[in-house]
Amino acid sequence: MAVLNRLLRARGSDFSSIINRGFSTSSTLNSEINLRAASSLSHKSLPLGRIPKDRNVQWVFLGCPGVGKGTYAGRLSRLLGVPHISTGDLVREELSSKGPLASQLAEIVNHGKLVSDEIIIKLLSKRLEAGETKGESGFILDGFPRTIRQAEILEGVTDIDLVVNLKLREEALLAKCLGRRICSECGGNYNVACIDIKGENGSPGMYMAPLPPPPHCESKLITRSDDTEEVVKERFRVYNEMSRPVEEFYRSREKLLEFDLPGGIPESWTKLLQALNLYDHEGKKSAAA
Ligand SMILES: Nc1ncnc2c1ncn2[C@@H]1O[C@H](COP(=O)(O)OP(=O)(O)O)[C@@H](O)[C@H]1O
Repeated sequence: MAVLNRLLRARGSDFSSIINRGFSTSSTLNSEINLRAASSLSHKSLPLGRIPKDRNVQWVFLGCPGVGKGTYAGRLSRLLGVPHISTGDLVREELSSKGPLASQLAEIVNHGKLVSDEIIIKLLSKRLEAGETKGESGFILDGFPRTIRQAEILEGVTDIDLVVNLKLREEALLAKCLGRRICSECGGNYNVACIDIKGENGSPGMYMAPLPPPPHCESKLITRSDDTEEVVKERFRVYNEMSRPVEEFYRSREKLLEFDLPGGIPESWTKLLQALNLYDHEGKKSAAA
């Protein structure tokens, strides 16, 4: 209770305004406490791309469906030793658990819509709390925040050092979503699409090789139920409407690193490490990828 009161005082009017916009008091408070517990308290933000010396990174990955947030956030989390927390994965875990939220979530996700801020924050808080008991610190968030309200809540409870905005041409995005395959046993992500866009009228071409599964996953591949053409197009529309403004939210706070993926994983990973000033870091920990 003492923590709760301190938090209320610290958050002042900003906190009240979130509640006034319709959040249930108790769930917002729980979320705030859990998010704050999972981060180091009141650190100053760092210049873009700088790794903090005294704590683990607190980064966010933004980008359209299929851009590769999970792939690159996952690689960076192994490299930097921080948890990769994907709200999409949390939603899918909840769906497969067949818990009380499952049928409500299936209806939303399979139509390409966003889950309510309140449910997402509840799932995220639960995940952060579990991580905290295991001694986790720092994070790379993937798929959160996806609305301005989520970004405001996150900003109210902790400092985000850096927001990486991954970008890829829409024709490649659609092909990547439709080609995505997941191993139903180990959860590994693969892609059967071979993207070969020819350069035209001065715009460069792009080649992305398929990412085949290892032989032991081949017979267990499944397709996400929301990776059909109709649903993917709806997810793009929802991204543009609800999540594009989150890019501006962080741009105006000078936290946004725009990153245009130049091609497939080998090329893009190297360039991303360079953009993040992590190229040398990876040399020392090449096992991470
Ligand atoms: N932060 C969030 N807010 C609301 N809904 C979310 C959020 N994160 C994930 N979801 C739900 O989970 C689905 C899958 O998310 P994700 O795996 O991140 O997919 P995508 O490939 O569209 O980026 C989304 O379409 C949405 O329904």
